[in-house]
Amino acid sequence: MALVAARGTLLRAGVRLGTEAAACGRNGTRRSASHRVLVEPDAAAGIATIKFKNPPVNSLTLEFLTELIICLEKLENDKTFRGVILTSNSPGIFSAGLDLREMCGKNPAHYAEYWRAVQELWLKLYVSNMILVAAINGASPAGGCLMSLSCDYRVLADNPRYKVGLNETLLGIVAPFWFRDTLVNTIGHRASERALQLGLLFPPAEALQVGMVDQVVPEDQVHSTALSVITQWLAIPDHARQLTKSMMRKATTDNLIKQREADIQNFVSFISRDSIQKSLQMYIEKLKQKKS
Ligand SMILES: CCCCCCCCC/C=C/C(=O)SCCNC(=O)CCNC(=O)[C@H](O)C(C)(C)COP(=O)(O)OP(=O)(O)OC[C@H]1O[C@@H](n2cnc3c(N)ncnc32)[C@H](O)[C@@H]1OP(=O)(O)O
Repeated sequence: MALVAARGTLLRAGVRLGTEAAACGRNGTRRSASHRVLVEPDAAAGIATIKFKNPPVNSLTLEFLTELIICLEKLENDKTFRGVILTSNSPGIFSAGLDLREMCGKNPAHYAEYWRAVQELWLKLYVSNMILVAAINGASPAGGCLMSLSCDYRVLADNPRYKVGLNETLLGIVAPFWFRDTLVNTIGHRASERALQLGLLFPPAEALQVGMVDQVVPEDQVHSTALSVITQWLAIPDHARQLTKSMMRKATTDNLIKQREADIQNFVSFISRDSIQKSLQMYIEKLKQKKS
């Protein structure tokens, strides 16, 4: 059902599914996905690397989200691949999170479609049967951080500019309960409470200390470290690891699944408020001014 909706979005966006499908093939060569998702499959190792390619900042536009969802679903259904590395094709920025323009000046139907896609990506990532490792090679605020928190392991490049965290309050918005739960499951309640209220963005050493990431390594070793982590995890029998992952995470996803429509309605009414629209516009303006 969700995949059908996602395909609908892609087709409306004029994306050719044939090209995208080829991108997720098991051929060992590098293929370019339809536009925004590059997949480098290593069928012999059973590992695929997904590279975000949605310039300038890999923000999660509806089209990018949709391509990611379809790509993950294809990999999930292709038993060749047991592990996936998520990384950015543009070192310096892993992902700027949700695309602010998708949440500004649009109509309720658009907000609802957008939020359903955000939910879908999280659900696909959080309870994936595959081993997911985030190779965080750039800044990763808010939704970008959520993607990495939804993986099984996080490796962050040691660069003080590469901050990670759920900074929603700094934008005058609120991280939804399932963002919160994902963070709590990773770093615990007290650290999450502080991080969420203050909208903290952690530089590498602090991110490691608080448990937002599992390892900090020199920038040129992020991918190789992610690969060696996946290789260790691949040594565990899949069925046992998958059932354990599901046991740890299912209650969290069930919580969203059972109130998915209400969560969409909450998002639409929250984001449509004049005060929230103003806050977001001011934030976008601030990003622009930073440049000049
Ligand atoms: C009850 C239920 C309640 C539900 C309540 C609702 C819950 C919503 C949850 C929200 C989750 C989110 O992810 S909200 C998104 C939070 N994201 C952020 O705060 C990141 C903001 N961005 C940054 O900090 C920086 O851009 C950063 C990523 C570090 C890169 O810095 P750089 O200096 O390299 O680049 P910049 O010059 O800043 O940016 C380049 C261009 O990209 C644009 N840009 C940057 N981030 C962007 C973004 N997220 N979306 C769109 N566009 C973005 C800039 O405006 C520039 O546009 P031009 O000037 O046109 O070139």
